[in-house]
Amino acid sequence: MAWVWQHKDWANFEYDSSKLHQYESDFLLNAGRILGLIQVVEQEGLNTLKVEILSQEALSTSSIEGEILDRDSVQSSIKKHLGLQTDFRRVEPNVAGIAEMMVDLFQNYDTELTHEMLFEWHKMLMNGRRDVDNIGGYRSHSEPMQIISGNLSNPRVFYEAPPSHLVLSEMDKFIHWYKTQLATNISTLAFAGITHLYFEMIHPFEDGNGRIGRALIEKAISQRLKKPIFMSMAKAIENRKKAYYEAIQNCNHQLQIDKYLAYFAQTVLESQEYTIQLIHFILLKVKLFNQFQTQLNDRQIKVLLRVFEAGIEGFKGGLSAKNYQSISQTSAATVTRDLQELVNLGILIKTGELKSTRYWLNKQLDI
Ligand SMILES: Nc1ncnc2c1ncn2[C@@H]1O[C@H](COP(=O)(O)OP(=O)(O)OP(=O)(O)O)[C@@H](O)[C@H]1O
Repeated sequence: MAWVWQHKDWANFEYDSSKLHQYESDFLLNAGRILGLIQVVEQEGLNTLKVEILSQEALSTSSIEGEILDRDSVQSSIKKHLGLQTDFRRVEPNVAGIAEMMVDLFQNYDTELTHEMLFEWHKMLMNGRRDVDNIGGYRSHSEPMQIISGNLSNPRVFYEAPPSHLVLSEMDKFIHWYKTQLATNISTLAFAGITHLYFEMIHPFEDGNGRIGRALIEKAISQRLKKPIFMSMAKAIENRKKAYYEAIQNCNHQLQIDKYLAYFAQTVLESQEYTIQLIHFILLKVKLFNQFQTQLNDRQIKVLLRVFEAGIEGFKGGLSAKNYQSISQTSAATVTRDLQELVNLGILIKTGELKSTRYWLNKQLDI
């Protein structure tokens, strides 16, 4: 069966725009909610939000293909590129690269899409890589560019992208399509969704196509809304990875993409939900310290800051008395008293008993 790029109507993707109407209005509503929430976050909270979202995106977009990065190093590198105070730790080249790309995506979202811009991202992403021939350029190898299943004993070719000698002309057409569509009234979800799919179908680089293609989703949405968006698309994709691969795979041979766009729209909405939760989480931190600062001792403040640092999902398995003791370096009796006070104030919620007792941040705290 022919690949989609061999189709005579390539790359006129077909879809029923009426199926996107409801998604599009929910999307715009959420985008408005997010902007509204951001207005009430003070400068420090806004910096925290940027660091959180961009770090999470760097971690998730890398982990989608199994590259697990160290969260603290990613955060430190993101802070450095945002010009914020850092702990000056040394970070691995791949971490520095993805952090630089995420910050560039966010800060320079409105830069025109060009080959050179994509090459710059590729250079950032491939920072320190010795196994890639063409860094900062499209692939030129003569072997076919294939997406193969991870099963080494029984490999299966899911997709074969256009041969390398066609990549430049395909990318010319892709960039032209992007610029033309940006100026039309195509729905934002269709525009961003097709941008990602179209790019993945060309697969122009030797490596990094997934990560650059996901960054393009956020660029497309930001350019369309004329604002850098706070969203966690890679995080949402990572949560349902199988659905992501299936949705793309469904388009390997055909130009009809209704199914893919429905998947894409749902995932954008999920990513917005996550962003809204994250903003509430950051607002909770600011309000909690404003309200309780004078009632908390230094140990409690230290532990709570550590809990907030662990992010919205918190400590894996909840905070234990042992965690509290190792962070605050105090006696067991003091730990018990401190924790009980935090529960009494409504800041922490206690679950379990004896050795399985755990403490969780009360996200519903009414302040
Ligand atoms: N069947 C498919 N056809 C076309 N593209 C696909 C298909 N399945 C997955 N993809 C895309 O290809 C990406 C992998 O390509 P590549 O390995 O070049 O990118 P990467 O950025 O190095 O990987 P990554 O997502 O591997 O970190 C996936 O993340 C996904 O976006």
